Amino acid sequence: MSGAVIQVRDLRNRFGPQVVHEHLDLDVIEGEILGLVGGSGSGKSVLLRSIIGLHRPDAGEVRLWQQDLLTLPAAQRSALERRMGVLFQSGALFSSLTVLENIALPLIEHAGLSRARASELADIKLALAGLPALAGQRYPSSLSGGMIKRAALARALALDPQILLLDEPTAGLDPVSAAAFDRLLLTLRDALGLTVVLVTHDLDTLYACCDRVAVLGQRRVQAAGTLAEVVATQDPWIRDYFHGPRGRAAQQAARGNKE
Ligand SMILES: Nc1ncnc2c1ncn2[C@@H]1O[C@H](COP(=O)(O)OP(=O)(O)OP(=O)(O)O)[C@@H](O)[C@H]1O
Repeated sequence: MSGAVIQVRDLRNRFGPQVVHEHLDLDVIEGEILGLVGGSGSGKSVLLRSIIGLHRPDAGEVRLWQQDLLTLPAAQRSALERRMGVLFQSGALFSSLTVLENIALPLIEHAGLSRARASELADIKLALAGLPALAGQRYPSSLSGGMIKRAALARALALDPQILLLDEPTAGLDPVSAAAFDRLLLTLRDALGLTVVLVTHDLDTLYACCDRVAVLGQRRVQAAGTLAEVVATQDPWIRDYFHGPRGRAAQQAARGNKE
């Protein structure tokens, strides 16, 4: 697919006897927000980990900007990996560091900045993620769920990534905070020209944010395309997912927002 910044080809992942992915292909196009959906255990997180190089697949290719991540020498590989920012499911902030220190850490460790310069930049990332400056002085345990997600987003943006990978960013948020996070993501994508891969179970997020959707099932990507294309698929799981009561409600809410 032209304009693809991530190309996954013939991916195979297994844990012991359990085959999670087989012959899985996926393209992510520059500048898009791609929603990755699928039942629990269908392998969405393992796919994200394979893309960012945290999990070595058993077979297949992961190409980032046309380069095969798995065959690159270590230095080039880590340079590529640094062009991706990741927000893990749990937020994964260090509890013994303040929010600002959490954001500054990759700038000190990977970009070699001084502590003072890293703190200045971390302040900017904090603001980008929609957090007040005072939140930077707090420890993660004292933040609300929505603030933790934003702090983790600020850290994911620390090294100015071109690709952002988010694992269930709105899980556990109340609907108002989740909708605000969706809007923030759209704003950031437009302002920073990001490409975003978003694992989600949140149908509202899919309708609000995603340009395209890829559905994982039976070890591969079963359907990928615009929401309209995927929703029209005849596959029984996809039909149940998008045409069930929650799917219909999200569709109606999205229509209401656009009117
Ligand atoms: N490190 C691991 N060791 C063994 N099995 C694993 C490991 N990581 C993932 N799995 C298994 O791989 C399968 C896919 O897991 P994954 O977390 O990718 O699913 P998921 O689609 O993200 O699920 P959910 O929507 O519930 O988060 C699961 O059956 C899981 O138990």
